[in-house]
Amino acid sequence: MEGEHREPHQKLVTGEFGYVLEDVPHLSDYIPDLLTYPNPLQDNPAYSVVKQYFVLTEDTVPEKIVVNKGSPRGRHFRRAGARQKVYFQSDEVHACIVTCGGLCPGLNTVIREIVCGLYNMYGVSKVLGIEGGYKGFYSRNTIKLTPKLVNDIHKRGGTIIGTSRGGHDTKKIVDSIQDRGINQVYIIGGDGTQKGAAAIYEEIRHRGLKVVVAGIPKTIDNDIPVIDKSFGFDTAVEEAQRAINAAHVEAESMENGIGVVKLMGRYSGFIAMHATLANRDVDCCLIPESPFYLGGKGGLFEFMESRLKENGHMVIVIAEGAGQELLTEERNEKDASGNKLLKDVGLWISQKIKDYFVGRCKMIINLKYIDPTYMIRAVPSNASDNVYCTLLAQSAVHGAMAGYTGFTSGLVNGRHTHIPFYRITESQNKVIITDRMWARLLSSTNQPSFMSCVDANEPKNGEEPQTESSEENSPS
Ligand SMILES: Nc1ncnc2c1ncn2[C@@H]1O[C@H](COP(=O)(O)OP(=O)(O)OP(=O)(O)O)[C@@H](O)[C@H]1O
Ligand SMILES: O=P(O)(O)OC[C@H]1O[C@](O)(CO)[C@@H](O)[C@@H]1O
Ligand SMILES: [Mg+2]
Repeated sequence: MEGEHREPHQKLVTGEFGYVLEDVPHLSDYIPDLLTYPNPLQDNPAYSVVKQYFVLTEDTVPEKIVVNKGSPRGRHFRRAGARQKVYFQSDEVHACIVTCGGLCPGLNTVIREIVCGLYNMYGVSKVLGIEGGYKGFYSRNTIKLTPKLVNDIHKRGGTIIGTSRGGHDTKKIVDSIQDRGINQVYIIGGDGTQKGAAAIYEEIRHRGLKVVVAGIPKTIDNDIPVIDKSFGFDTAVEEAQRAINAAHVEAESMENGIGVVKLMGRYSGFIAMHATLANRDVDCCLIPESPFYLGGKGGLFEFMESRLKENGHMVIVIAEGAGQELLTEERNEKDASGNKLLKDVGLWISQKIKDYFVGRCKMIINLKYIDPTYMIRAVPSNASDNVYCTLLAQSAVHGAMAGYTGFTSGLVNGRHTHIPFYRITESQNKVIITDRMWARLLSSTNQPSFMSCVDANEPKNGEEPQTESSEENSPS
């Protein structure tokens, strides 16, 4: 990742009773005397009949909606939506779209709806697809995107313009944007991508260019903070049901059948948690946020023994990032973006279960391990994700046409908003294991919470816990 580091430009507006607006930048913040134009939507027969179609400039959305009598009004984000005035004429716009990071259901829908939104709502006819992620700006071709070309792409998984990890070079990317005469950049991707988008925005601002940078958050892991949930997440949870159901069918058909399903979730176990809660055939769900141990009192094996005795079969769902600290095998490799490559916890836990029950307890077990991770990621988005993607894309287009820049479009408390990049990139959304949702999961599976003090002394391979406790090392 090349390029000079720049501090983000923060725009905080305060009001009465503790009101704070975390505003997003606008082209007029650094380019004086920009011309404005009436929004072409006011003559669009579909929209002109809506009583109050345009969003008021003052409209904002609270970050927290559960308040009590004495609460201050708190943080707010700018409401997304079409504005009365726009900062681009239709024939002046030259937009581009890039997708970066891993795949996620709905990428094609977002691409489709940016293209169709620009063409059909704003009369724009120059939209380029940058091939193969960030590095495509300076090393690959572009594709001219038209409503005809993107017409049915939402029915397909993946991204028609390709994606990649690594290769972010801020200066080269902005040079390419400048050379091509691009003035609206739509960037779809996860936390890494949004950090890259923030760097591109800062460089564009530094050069004083009339170019907006709009992000659309993408993460199948649902690990982006602030927003209600990420697109594709519902689809992933739904698709995971097929794997869990298969694991359950296999498990209940055999003597001491055990189905193990690995789902995605590097640092956040949302897919595993929601897929488990939705399914109800899962006996144990293991996620990165909740450390677990195998042997000893309160451990996984003890629980498995009792479940097998009770039901004759069981299903375990494990998120890919769970229990990484227990695996002895060293893997210090990183992907092209610098993300740590994880060890295969699904294979590891399957082997440990076999070693314990067959090797040590001399029990007959029938374990089936299912790894549907990439199958879940590669499917097209479901109906509700398609609608969500459409609104996210349209919000980004309205924001860009209105001259806002350096923002990510996101759903906050059910309302579409523009969020400054730094809020999206400064932290990660994680399952809070002391929160109600995880409690609901624990009560639905009746699995151990693994909060006992024994786990504090768990040795690396997780099998032979010591008896004395040590609060200092407690993982909880
Ligand atoms: N700190 C950063 N600054 C600039 N660019 C970055 C930064 N981190 C990542 N990138 C770039 O963003 C792109 C995507 O990053 P990454 O592979 O981490 O995926 P992601 O957007 O986080 O999505 P996923 O949820 O799939 O991990 C890559 O091209 C990478 O080079
Ligand atoms: O193998 P890849 O494509 O690098 O992606 C794997 C990672 O991407 C994610 O799906 C996030 O996009 C993680 O859940 C997973 O660890
Ligand atoms: Mg990431």
